[in-house]
Amino acid sequence: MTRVAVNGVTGRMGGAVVETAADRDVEVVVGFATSDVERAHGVPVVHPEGATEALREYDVDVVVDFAAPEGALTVADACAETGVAMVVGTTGFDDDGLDRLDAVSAEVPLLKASNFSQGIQVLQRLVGEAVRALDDYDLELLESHHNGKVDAPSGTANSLLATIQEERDVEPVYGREGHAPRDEDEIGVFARRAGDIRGEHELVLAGNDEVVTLAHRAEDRGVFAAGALDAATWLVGRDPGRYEFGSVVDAS
Ligand SMILES: NC(=O)C1=CN([C@@H]2O[C@H](COP(=O)(O)OP(=O)(O)OC[C@H]3O[C@@H](n4cnc5c(N)ncnc54)[C@H](OP(=O)(O)O)[C@@H]3O)[C@@H](O)[C@H]2O)C=CC1
Ligand SMILES: O=C(O)C1=N[C@H](C(=O)O)C[C@H](O)C1
Repeated sequence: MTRVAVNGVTGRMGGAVVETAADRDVEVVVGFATSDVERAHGVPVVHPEGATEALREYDVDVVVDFAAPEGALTVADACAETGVAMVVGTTGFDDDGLDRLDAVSAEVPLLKASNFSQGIQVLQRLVGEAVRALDDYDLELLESHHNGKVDAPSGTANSLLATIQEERDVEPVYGREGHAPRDEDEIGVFARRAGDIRGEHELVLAGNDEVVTLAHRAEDRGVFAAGALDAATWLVGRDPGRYEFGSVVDAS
């Protein structure tokens, strides 16, 4: 049975991972969070500063991380020190943070994805294809999330934007305002935050008197938790390096 530690165990996704793990051949043996609580969802909670000792003490195979960038990096360093694999779901890293994750992946297997749903993997491919085929259509990217989300645009929107920019040289305009027509080489990027929306992403392609929309809506956090746990069991035992969630989906 794969022994998992959950970083961010007291959070929305932490709870979803523990719940989803209960139906699988994995055991969540410890969790990390900065809150001063002994247990969350029945799992013992350790402060991230104590992660190195805890990974050894609980004989952890893999960390599943849905926390905040600073906490993810602290635990990533602990993984590098102890040789434990890491699945990173946290979004909102700056360039320094991404470099630090790269350094960790020289020591242990590390798989980072901004979205662990299978549908988003397909959407990424469809977006690339549509932007390639409709190469002069206006592009607008929209995402909606719950009111507790702290990073904007979402990690997924940034990944979709990167896919689009591989096909076309578009300049993002975030939350457009003012008095000027759009430029043909810009892409509007919009983030909405309301209620408990689990995660919605949409690309609009408009031109030639027609509109194409490519959209995905997550309906339950269990979708992300399941994908991350799939990634975790897939990752254990692999060589150090960076891995992609697409490989996990392709293998299933
Ligand atoms: N890749 C994907 O598929 C998905 C990614 N996400 C991402 O996962 C992350 C978490 O989302 P969500 O669960 O909604 O957020 P929450 O705010 O609900 O939870 C965040 C968790 O991280 C903990 N945390 C905060 N700071 C630290 C720290 N320094 N060290 C360790 N833990 C810390 C918090 O606990 P405490 O305050 O007690 O420390 C809490 O348990 C976000 O970056 C989000 O974008 C979300 C869904 C899917
Ligand atoms: O914070 C969330 O909830 C989500 N975050 C991820 C992101 O930033 O893309 C993935 C998903 O959309 C939910």
